[in-house]
Amino acid sequence: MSTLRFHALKQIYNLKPVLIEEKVRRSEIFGANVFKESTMRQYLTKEAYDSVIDANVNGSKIDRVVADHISTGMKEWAISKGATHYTHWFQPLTGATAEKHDAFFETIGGGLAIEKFGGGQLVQQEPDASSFPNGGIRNTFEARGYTAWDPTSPAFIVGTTLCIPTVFVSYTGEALDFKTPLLRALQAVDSASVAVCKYFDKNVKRVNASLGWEQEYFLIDSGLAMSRPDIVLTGRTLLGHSPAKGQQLDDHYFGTIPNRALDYMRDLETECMLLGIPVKTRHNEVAPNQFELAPIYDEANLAVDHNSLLMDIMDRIAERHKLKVLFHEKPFAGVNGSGKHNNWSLTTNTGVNLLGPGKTPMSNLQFLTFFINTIKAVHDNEELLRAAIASAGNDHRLGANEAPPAIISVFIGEQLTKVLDELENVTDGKLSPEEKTDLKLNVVGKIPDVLLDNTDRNRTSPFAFTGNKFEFRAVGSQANCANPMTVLNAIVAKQLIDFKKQVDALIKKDDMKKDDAIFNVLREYIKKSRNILFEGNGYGEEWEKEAKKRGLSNNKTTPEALKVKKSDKTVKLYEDLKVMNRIETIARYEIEMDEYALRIQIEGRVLGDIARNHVVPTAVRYQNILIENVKGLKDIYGDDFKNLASEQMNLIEEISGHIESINSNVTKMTDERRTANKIEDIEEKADSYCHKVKPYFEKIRYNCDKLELLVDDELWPLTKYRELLFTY
Ligand SMILES: NC(=O)CC[C@H](N)C(=O)O
Repeated sequence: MSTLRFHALKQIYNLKPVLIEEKVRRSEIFGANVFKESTMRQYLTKEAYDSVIDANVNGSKIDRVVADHISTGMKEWAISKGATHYTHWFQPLTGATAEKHDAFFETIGGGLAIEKFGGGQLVQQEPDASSFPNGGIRNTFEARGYTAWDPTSPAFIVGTTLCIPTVFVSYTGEALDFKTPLLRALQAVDSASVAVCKYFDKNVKRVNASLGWEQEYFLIDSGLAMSRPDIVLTGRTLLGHSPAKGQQLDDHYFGTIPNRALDYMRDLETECMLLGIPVKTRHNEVAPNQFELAPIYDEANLAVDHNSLLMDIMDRIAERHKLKVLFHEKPFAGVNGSGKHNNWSLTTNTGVNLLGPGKTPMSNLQFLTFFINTIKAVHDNEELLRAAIASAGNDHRLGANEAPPAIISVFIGEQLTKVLDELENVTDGKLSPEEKTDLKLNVVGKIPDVLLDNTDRNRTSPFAFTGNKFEFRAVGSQANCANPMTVLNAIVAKQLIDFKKQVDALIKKDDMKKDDAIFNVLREYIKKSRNILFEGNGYGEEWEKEAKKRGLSNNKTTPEALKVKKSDKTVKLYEDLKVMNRIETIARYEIEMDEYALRIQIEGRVLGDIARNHVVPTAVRYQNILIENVKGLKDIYGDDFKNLASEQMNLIEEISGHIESINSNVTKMTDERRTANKIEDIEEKADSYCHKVKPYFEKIRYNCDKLELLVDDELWPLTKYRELLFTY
């Protein structure tokens, strides 16, 4: 009998639920472990407090002496909450968060010790973080990289460690993390948006990008997960026959949350509350054992930090419940994968959502300005946006099961399409007073009503307008949101800068009124961006053909999709906006290509191992049982055995056929892997892994899955889909 699988299954029956008691209201504990404004007031001098707030709001620098005061206050607060250590908390390009703890404890001679945390330690650190991906920016012999405090994201305590959100940069100043380019892109979209807002409201001083992510995930019993080497090492199942029942009945979606999952969620949400992550919704997703959680949206940098922190916390809390969280975009073939839809908008310091229609024609024109500029930005940069969501995992998800395809398009719904149709027909040049009145009353003025009725949804759309924000649905569940958010905010920033220039030129040169100029530029944008608008079924072959005609990219694999990241256009975009210099841009491209090759390499190795060392020996064992049976029948029945043993003999042959296919395909895959490993050029290597190695995965899987159906269940070593997906 296959011990690990059955042992794991048996353990589940003996599980005791983890008791979750929520004694106080969530609003009371919200942010209790965060060095938030009210806490700062308590622990900081007025000067120190003002300085953090000013850094937060206006991006001003914090004086070194003031930093000393801040660190002292922060330390006192942290120690009062039981903290013994502090760490700079950052997001290197591995995709995971990084931390290196230091004790507050310090000796001062004479056998004495104190707790110490100086301003220097708060502001900057030099961790020996030489092993993180850097795309050749740093050589290990001069491995110095440093972390620098990001005062726009508050410090927090996890367990007994004070965590200080930081950026991670090389000694020469190049970004080595996700946060640095994000902060720069947010800065770019802020100043570009403020400049455009001035057409409508002179009081706007700041525009924040906001982000509300929706985290999908699978929750699997940890014993069962551990019994599968593929889940342990790659985060997904590389083989496994589909169960008789999957998601056909749609009975999991929005169903009653299973008790064990609910206990986990409540435990997790409590921790989120303490950490100031404003989680709000939870539900069963479409696939069995698939769930989703989403917070109230927040300023984008903070929301990105919260998501990274959440993923870490989710893993930790899951251990307590003997569960394993699968963040992979497609952990199970044949059922829905997981996304992390990024809901994005822009909000002014005066409290106006720039992607929400307003109450007056003028505020609606402002809405349309940002709405159409965003569409134009996506149109001009669709390939880069596709690259922003590219990963080995997401390749499996895109194009099916309510995930968008690899072709980027924008969905705006029927009503707004009509509005754009009307705007496309405005007069070229100055508008007559009648036309303007008509536009204001009947087109721009009608928008709020239009949107109230706009309940359209399109689950196959990668980038959909949903009433007061855009939902970037293509983002994968494992992704760090900083990547797509950097791209989106950067391209919109660039677009708004161009828009401002064009409008100003019309006002100046053609002596147009401001709103005439805006209408004129928007009209041209609508004409130019038509190709990106798509309302239909994103899965159909027709759309692929149509998209090709429209000149839209359809980069189905990660290596194809990533190539645009090193194009001159991308390099220039980032350089112009000061989001990344050429070195940083190219380094990232190489890191992602390399990561892709490594992930496929690992999957290939694991699959080869499972197929040869788990599946084939089990099949042989079962075949031997059959052979014994046939021999026995022959002993008893003599020549008549053939009739009685015909099924067994067929099975024996069938098993041999599958074993033969598996062995020959594993051998071929291993040879291709060896060839790929010798390739120096990272682009060629990734291509080789994608087109030469990966195609064997399906072939090997096919025969293994067939064997799963033939071999005695008692012998099968790998926990089956029905057990992984339906056991709680
Ligand atoms: N109901 C949904 O929105 C499903 C989304 C889907 N799981 C995805 O991959 O994006």
